[in-house]
Amino acid sequence: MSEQKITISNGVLNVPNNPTVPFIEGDGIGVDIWPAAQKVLDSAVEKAYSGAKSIVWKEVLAGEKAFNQTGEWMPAATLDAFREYLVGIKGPLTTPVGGGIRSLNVALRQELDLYACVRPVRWFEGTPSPVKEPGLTDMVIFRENTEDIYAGIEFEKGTEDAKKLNDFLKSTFPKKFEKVRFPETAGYGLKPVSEEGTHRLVKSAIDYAFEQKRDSVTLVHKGNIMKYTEGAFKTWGYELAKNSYGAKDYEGGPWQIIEKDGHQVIIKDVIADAFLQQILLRPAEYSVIATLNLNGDYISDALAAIVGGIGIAPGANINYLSGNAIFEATHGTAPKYAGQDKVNPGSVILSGAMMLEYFGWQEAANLIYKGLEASIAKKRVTYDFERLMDGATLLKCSEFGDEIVKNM
Ligand SMILES: NC(=O)C1=CN([C@@H]2O[C@H](COP(=O)(O)OP(=O)(O)OC[C@H]3O[C@@H](n4cnc5c(N)ncnc54)[C@H](OP(=O)(O)O)[C@@H]3O)[C@@H](O)[C@H]2O)C=CC1
Ligand SMILES: O=C(O)CCC(=O)C(=O)O
Ligand SMILES: [Mg+2]
Repeated sequence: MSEQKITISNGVLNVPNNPTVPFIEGDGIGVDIWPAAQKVLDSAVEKAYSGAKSIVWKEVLAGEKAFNQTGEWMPAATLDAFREYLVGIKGPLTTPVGGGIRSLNVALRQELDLYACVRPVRWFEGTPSPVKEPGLTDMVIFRENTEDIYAGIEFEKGTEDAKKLNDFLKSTFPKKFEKVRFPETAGYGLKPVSEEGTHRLVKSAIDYAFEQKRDSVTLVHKGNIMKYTEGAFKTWGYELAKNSYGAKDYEGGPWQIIEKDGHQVIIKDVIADAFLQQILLRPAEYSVIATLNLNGDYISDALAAIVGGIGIAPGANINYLSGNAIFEATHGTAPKYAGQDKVNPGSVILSGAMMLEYFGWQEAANLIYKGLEASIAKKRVTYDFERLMDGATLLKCSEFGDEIVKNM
C-alpha cells in the first residue's frame, strides 16, 4: 500500500484513513510513556473505526537517541519529516541547564513556526488535587511559542559578545547602561515580542473560544514592568479584538466584548502575578488564556498541578495557517524515573487524543477520555496519583496504558 499523507487545502486538513504520522520517542521517560501511548492510540482508533482507519507510525530521531545513532541532536531528516507529513507527536527531550545545546523542543517549534502552544487544563473526576474544588478549573492555555526570551538571544557574562553589547549600550544608550548594576559580570537576554506574533496567537485563542463556545479570553502579561513587550502584547491583543472582530468596550473598557453568531466572548486582561493567585482563588472566572512564551511555560505547570499534575497535562504546538502540528506532553524527561516503567503516560496519551481530534477522529479521542476516566474512577493508577489517593492500586506505566484500553 502506498504511503498516505495528511495535507491541507484552503485551510482545511485532509486526513486519509491510514495517515503516516512521524513520532519522536523522547529522552528519559520517553522509553516508558511512548510505547504505552502508542498502544492506547492504536486501540482507540481500531475500536472506533473497526479497522477502517489506522495510523502508520514512522519513527524519526531527535535528542539522545539521534545523537547516539547519527552524531546529531536534531537530524535534518526529522525536521523534513514533520514538514512533509504535516502532523506528528513527540516525547520529551532533554535540555541542559546553563550551557550545552539549546532546547530541541524550542528549536522544533521555531523551525516549523508552530506559533501556538495549546494546553488544555481540565479535571477528570476522581483525580487527586491539592484544592477543594478542582472541577472549577477548566482552562485552555494559548502560549505564544516562537518569540519572547525563548528566542535564545543571550550573551554570556565576560564574553566578547557581552563586552560588545556593554560598549554599544554605553555609547548609544548611556542612561539605560547606567541601570546595569554590575556590567562586568552581567549576562544578558533579549526578549523580542512582535505585533504580528501577538496577533496570530491571540487570533487563534479568540477563534478557539468561538468554536468551543467559551465565554472569555484573558490576556495574561506583566505589562506594568515590561511595557514594550508584555504591555504591548496586551495592547495588540485588544486592538486585534477591535479591528478584526468588531469588539466593543465592555462596561466602559478596557475589557472588550465580541458578539458573533449568537455567541459572546469577553476579552479581558490580568497581570501575571495576580493571575497566579487567582487561578487558586477564583479559577471559574478564567476560560481561554492567551499569553507570552515564558508566562505560558510557568502557567502550564501551575495549572496542571491543580488538576492532578504534569503526569496528565497534554499539549499541542500548532501553526493554524500551514496545518503543521506537533503534539507533546507539558512535562519533561523526568530522568530519575527513566526506564522504570513507573511514570504516568497520561500526558502523552491525552496529547495523542488531541491529535485525533485535530484529525477529526473525535470518536477515537472520546474512547481515550472514557478509558482514562474509568481507570481513575476504579483507582487503578500510576504512582503520582496513587500516593495521593486512599485505597488506590498502584499500576506501572505500561499497566496504566493497558487499563485505559480495557476501560474504553
Ligand atoms: N517539552 C519537553 O520535551 C520538555 C522537556 N523538559 C526537559 O526535561 C528535563 C527534566 O526537567 P524537569 O525540570 O525535571 O521536569 P520534568 O517535567 O521532567 O519532571 C519534573 C517532575 O514532574 C513529575 N513528572 C514529570 N513527568 C511525569 C509523568 N509522566 N508522570 C508523573 N509525574 C511526572 C515528577 O515529579 P515527582 O518527582 O514529584 O514524582 C518529576 O520529577 C530537562 O532537561 C528539561 O529541559 C522539560 C519540560 C518540557
Ligand atoms: O525545552 C525544554 O527543555 C523545556 C520546555 C518546556 O518547559 C515546555 O515546553 O513547557
Ligand atoms: Mg515547561
